[in-house]
Amino acid sequence: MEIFREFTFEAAHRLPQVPEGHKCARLHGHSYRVEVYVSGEVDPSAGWVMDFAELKAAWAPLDKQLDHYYLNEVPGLENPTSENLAAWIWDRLAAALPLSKIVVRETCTSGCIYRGPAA
Ligand SMILES: Nc1nc2c(c(=O)[nH]1)N=C([C@H](O)[C@H](O)COP(=O)(O)OP(=O)(O)OP(=O)(O)O)CN2
Ligand SMILES: [Zn+2]
Repeated sequence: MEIFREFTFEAAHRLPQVPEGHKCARLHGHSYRVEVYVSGEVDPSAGWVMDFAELKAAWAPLDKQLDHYYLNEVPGLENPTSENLAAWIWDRLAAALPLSKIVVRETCTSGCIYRGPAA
């Protein structure tokens, strides 16, 4: 079974690799929404895959690095697209959680889904 928890943070960024004149080369910000999915068997005694609180605890150090920061200055996020941010999050949570999917939403209508590095 798969469970998830949603997190939000506010951050500024610009995209340094876009073509000249692209609006996203300019400094701007987003209210990012991130969904962290984990999968596993339901423990018959507890009745859950894992406590949602474990997802919250694993996310906390990342929030400290992302919330109200200029993402381009965060090590590893020099080109802070949704795709790169999703992979950055995966890389930092994978040791602590049995991840199955990371969803990053930059706006109400745009985002990306990352299911981890190809095997
Ligand atoms: N594949 C990607 N494309 C774009 C990304 C990205 O991370 N991955 N990022 C951006 C910008 O960050 C932009 O701020 C968000 O894009 P967009 O949805 O185009 O923004 P708007 O809400 O302004 O959309 P409009 O429909 O043009 O109003 C761009 N592309
Ligand atoms: Zn943007």
